[in-house]
Amino acid sequence: MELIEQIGDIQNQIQPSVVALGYFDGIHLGHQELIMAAKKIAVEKKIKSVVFTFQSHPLSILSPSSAPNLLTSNSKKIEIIESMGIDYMIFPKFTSDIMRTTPEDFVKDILVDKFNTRQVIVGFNHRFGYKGQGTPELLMSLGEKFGFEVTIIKPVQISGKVISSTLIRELIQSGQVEEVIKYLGHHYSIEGKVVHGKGLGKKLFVPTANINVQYNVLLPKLGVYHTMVNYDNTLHHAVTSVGFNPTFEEHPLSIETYILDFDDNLYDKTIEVFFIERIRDEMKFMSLEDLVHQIKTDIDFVRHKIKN
Ligand SMILES: Cc1cc2nc3c(=O)[nH]c(=O)nc-3n(C[C@H](O)[C@H](O)[C@H](O)COP(=O)(O)O)c2cc1C
Ligand SMILES: Nc1ncnc2c1ncn2[C@@H]1O[C@H](COP(=O)(O)OP(=O)(O)OP(=O)(O)O)[C@@H](O)[C@H]1O
Repeated sequence: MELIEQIGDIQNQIQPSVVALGYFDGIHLGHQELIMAAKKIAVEKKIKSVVFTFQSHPLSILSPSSAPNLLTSNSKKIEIIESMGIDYMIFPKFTSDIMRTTPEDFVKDILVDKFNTRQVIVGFNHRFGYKGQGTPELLMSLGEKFGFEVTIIKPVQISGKVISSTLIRELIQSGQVEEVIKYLGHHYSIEGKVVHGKGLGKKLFVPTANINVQYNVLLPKLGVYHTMVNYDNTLHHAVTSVGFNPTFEEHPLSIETYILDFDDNLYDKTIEVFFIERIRDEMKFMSLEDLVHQIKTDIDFVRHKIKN
């Protein structure tokens, strides 16, 4: 896959192509259907497949205070789109210049002139161009004008709900992580480097891997979760606490994982934590013994689940 981060870098027009448009946070099952439709058309018509998305959420420029924390980091997005067999990923920053581009200019100057587009795929509710004035219907009429086909993907629904990045974010933020798999196709995960915590865990006989995540990563509701940790391409059952550890004063927000039956040194290693099920709220304990006792109960809960 060729990754193009600046549209200005495209000197020679891409060969005839089919382009999928969207922000694609999470690359949920609706996004996957849309991207696979582009891939299928590319193979049938022997043209190039292109996914056009942005490095930053449009709201981070339009209305920074309402920009959502994200389900997928940029590196993860690239990895997933590449694994889907796409030829080109166009991945510019969302800038104020792009923001001011009218739908017609976007279509003419970028889709037609740069990508030599023969077909464009969007979802039923896709908006593009200045103030979101571009709709699937407008795209159809621009397609007639400039000579490309348009495919509009119908809403992909599960259990009567239209899948969207917003729906998935709400489930994660309210702790309903076990619901997420049916919309995302896999458990929600966050990835990060293992850093030093306050070192209290070892003293408590529960060593934990604390991870650092990027500032705009969406975190699940504070609490304790049954998780799976991917380390070195191996999955391990684990329990993870996301919270401020209220038993200790002024403890910063931390994401701490105790991996069952594991004692390698993880400092500076990258791990991915998949959230399977929420076990409980975080609690303030009167004594360290009570905290350790509760953590052991959490671990037993997971052991019991694995057995059954
Ligand atoms: C499964 C699990 C559950 C936890 N639950 C709580 C909790 O309910 N309340 C709390 O104050 N800390 C909780 N903690 C956090 C511990 O207090 C924390 O691991 C310990 O303070 C070590 O912190 P450190 O890594 O900063 O040294 C939990 C940790 C784990 C691994
Ligand atoms: N459930 C779905 N079915 C079909 N197409 C979809 C679905 N969800 C999104 N799309 C399409 O995928 C592309 C990317 O959409 P976008 O990134 O806005 O996703 P979204 O899940 O609708 O996000 P948000 O919840 O932030 O609106 C768009 O063309 C959009 O119309």
